[in-house]
Amino acid sequence: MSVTSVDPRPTSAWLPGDDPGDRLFCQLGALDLEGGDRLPELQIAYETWGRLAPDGSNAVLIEHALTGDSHVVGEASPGHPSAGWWEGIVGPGAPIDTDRWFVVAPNVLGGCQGSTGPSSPAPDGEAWGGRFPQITVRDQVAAEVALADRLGIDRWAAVVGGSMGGMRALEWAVGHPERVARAVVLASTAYATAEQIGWSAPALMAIRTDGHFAGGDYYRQPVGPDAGLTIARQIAHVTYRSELELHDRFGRRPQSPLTDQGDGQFAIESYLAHHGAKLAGRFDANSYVVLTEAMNSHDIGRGRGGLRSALARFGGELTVVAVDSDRLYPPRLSEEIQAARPSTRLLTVTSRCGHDGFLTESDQVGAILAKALVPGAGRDLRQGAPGAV
Ligand SMILES: CC(=O)SCCNC(=O)CCNC(=O)[C@H](O)C(C)(C)COP(=O)(O)OP(=O)(O)OC[C@H]1O[C@@H](n2cnc3c(N)ncnc32)[C@H](O)[C@@H]1OP(=O)(O)O
Ligand SMILES: N[C@@H](CCO)C(=O)O
Repeated sequence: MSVTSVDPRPTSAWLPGDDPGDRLFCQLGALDLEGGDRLPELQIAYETWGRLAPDGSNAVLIEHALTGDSHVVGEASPGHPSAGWWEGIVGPGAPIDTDRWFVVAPNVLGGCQGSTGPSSPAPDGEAWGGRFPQITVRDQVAAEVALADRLGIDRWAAVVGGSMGGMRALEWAVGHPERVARAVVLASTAYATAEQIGWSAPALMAIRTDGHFAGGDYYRQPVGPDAGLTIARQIAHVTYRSELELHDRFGRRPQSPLTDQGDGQFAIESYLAHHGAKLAGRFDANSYVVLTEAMNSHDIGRGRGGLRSALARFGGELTVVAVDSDRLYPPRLSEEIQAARPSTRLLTVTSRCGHDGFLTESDQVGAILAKALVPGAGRDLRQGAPGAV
């Protein structure tokens, strides 16, 4: 897929809450990166819902996962080929009630849905492509700090995110504790594990060895590394679901009858082919690489004296939410955060869907978020406590 960068609206056109539910673009100047490089011009795309209170006290930041975007909820449209990825979670009367909260959802730095990433123009006017610098989760949060500054939001009432979004939510809490009242981290981790990095290795290899990858400089070619991205997504998608779910749903069932030539396809193969092709049709392979490597860089304890000391920097309310069947970000990683910071609330979502449970179990997730956003509601949120979710 060739990805074209969207022309920003005039920066004078944006105002917090001015265009609810529609994508806005903010030019934020240069960004110095953790690795020593500099992005000369940072653009962040974002959407908002609700109204910012005059004292700025009701702002909630929602952080999307690897292939998500700013479109948390809402219809599909030319700017958003898919409906929102967290339908039912944000809106008037919804768990994150926009009659009360002002919600901001940026597209992550390095992404391909409006924020600066490899498909954006470099200073020479050509897409960054393979020249795009390596970025970290801390860089992604630094970009969002610049956005918050521009929006006039000194402190988030809550920062909420799942998976890669949970990494950013935790990084916000630890890296900018004075600017976060509470954080909700779903299906995530304080650091990328060996297995997470391990699963990403063949996925990245599949993209980089695709003959159309061209070192990342494929935007002028008629065909990009779609095959590599398709394989990468297929590998990843298995890790996003549980072994039992895949067994129950697909078992050994053929998608189509086997012929004498034995060229039939298992249903699970067809399912993965579908998800792989669908991602290749909507996502940029370079962004997939850059974001995966950013996730691999994630370690909130790096340079901060380790996990316990990093978490001690955050004085706000921290809720971590594990999905019981998540094999990619298993519950032990949420438990580790809670053990290192005992005032952390640890909750569990029950799902057969594995890691994707933070997306599919919207009733449970919504109930958790509705309560987690109430100031001081922590006591009621303890697992098993009266009124707990
Ligand atoms: C914050 C973020 O993470 S944003 C990104 C989230 N969105 C995505 O990741 C998009 C990709 N989609 C997904 O990962 C998942 O669909 C989720 C998590 C969004 C939802 O999960 P579920 O509702 O359980 O969907 P499921 O995994 O069953 O997939 C359904 C799709 O598989 C297709 N499918 C199911 N069985 C088969 C099969 N045997 N052969 C081919 N296709 C199949 C369905 O037709 C359906 O297609 P569609 O999505 O194009 O309509
Ligand atoms: N389905 C999620 C999985 C990663 O959390 C995504 O594509 O972003």
